[in-house]
Amino acid sequence: MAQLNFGGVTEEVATREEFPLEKALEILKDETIAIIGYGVQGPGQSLNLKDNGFNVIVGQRQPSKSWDRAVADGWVPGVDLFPIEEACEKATIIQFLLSDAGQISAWPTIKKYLTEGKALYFSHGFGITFNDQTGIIPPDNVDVILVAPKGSGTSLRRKFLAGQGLNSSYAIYQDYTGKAKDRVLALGIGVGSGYLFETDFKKEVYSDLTGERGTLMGALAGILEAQYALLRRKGHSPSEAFNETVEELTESLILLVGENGMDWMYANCSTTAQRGALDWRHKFREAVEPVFEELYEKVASGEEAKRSIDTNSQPDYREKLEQELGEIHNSEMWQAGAQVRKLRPQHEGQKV
Ligand SMILES: NC(=O)C1=CN([C@@H]2O[C@H](COP(=O)(O)OP(=O)(O)OC[C@H]3O[C@@H](n4cnc5c(N)ncnc54)[C@H](O)[C@@H]3O)[C@@H](O)[C@H]2O)C=CC1
Ligand SMILES: CC(=O)[C@](C)(O)C(=O)O
Ligand SMILES: [Mg+2]
Ligand SMILES: [Mg+2]
Repeated sequence: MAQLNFGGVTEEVATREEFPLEKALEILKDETIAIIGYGVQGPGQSLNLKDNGFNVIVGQRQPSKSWDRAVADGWVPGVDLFPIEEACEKATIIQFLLSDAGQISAWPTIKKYLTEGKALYFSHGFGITFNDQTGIIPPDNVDVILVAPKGSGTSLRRKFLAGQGLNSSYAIYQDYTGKAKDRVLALGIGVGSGYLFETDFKKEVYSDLTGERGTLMGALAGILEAQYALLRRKGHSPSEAFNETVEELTESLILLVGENGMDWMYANCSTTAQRGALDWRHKFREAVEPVFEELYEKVASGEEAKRSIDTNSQPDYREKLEQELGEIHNSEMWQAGAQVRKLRPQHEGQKV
């Protein structure tokens, strides 16, 4: 573990330098890792583990679209792709990567295969933290661990293929074997993490639900929609409203933030922009602070978990979500976006 300074606060983290892949492979050389669920994280984590040389199998419902996708990705039925129960039986480490709602109905099945010394791995603190709602209470004689990549499984895989990685948090809820820390860090490195920082199951789920409902997804969509609608109401064209709200952000400014921080992005904009943004950021922060407070409270009370479980446990949850995403997709703003994306200069070569 490395002691590193994060803005004046020292944290103990695992980096790829002092926890190299070879060490991870040695720790897990006698383990069979079963990835249960092949949705978004399942493909990313399982393919990265396989390419990194671990013993990994996939467990998935059959027949299903996800099963077909696993086959298309190179998993071979009867060799390294099995129905869920068979994969759980073969596994010494069960990576529970069904949707958080799906984990509830599959739990009685999974539980049967959690024999002494196995490890149960999550990528979210949801099931354990809200176990009054999920009923997920593991037996005492297994390790219960978590690696939560901070990004989509799609990006986890893409970054891996590009020789990069996403950072992940890790947590240990139960250390039965005395080897939980080695196991969790080795898995974290194996799935393609950048550096790994420690958390616990509750902190992971509170921060994760806040982040995705907040800045990363909910607030992001809301603030973009508000500015686009304002510009349209004031008579600006869709091109102008979309470029000034989204395209400039995703094609230019947010990339500069990612590269070298907020001040770097500001420094690469006009002094006119800097003056205005430095003033207005306070007003925006103050406006959203109460909303963030409300959000965190609803996460901590379990209300957000309840809403997610109630809706995502319905048989038609997928169709309903698709319908709501379709409304966004078909809105003027995002249709304008589709047109704008087609006109990006790098698309010119693809037209012929
Ligand atoms: N989507 C992402 O990139 C991230 C997800 N996570 C966490 O990783 C875990 C997996 O999430 P996703 O990959 O998004 O899951 P997902 O929503 O894509 O679902 C995974 C699989 O579960 C299957 N499934 C759903 N209900 C089922 C049931 N009752 N029985 C059997 N199979 C069922 C689905 O068909 C799908 O193949 C969750 O705990 C999630 O919070 C963490 C970080 C990012
Ligand atoms: C991608 C991720 O980490 C999220 C947004 O928290 C999620 O998909 O649940
Ligand atoms: Mg997350
Ligand atoms: Mg999440």
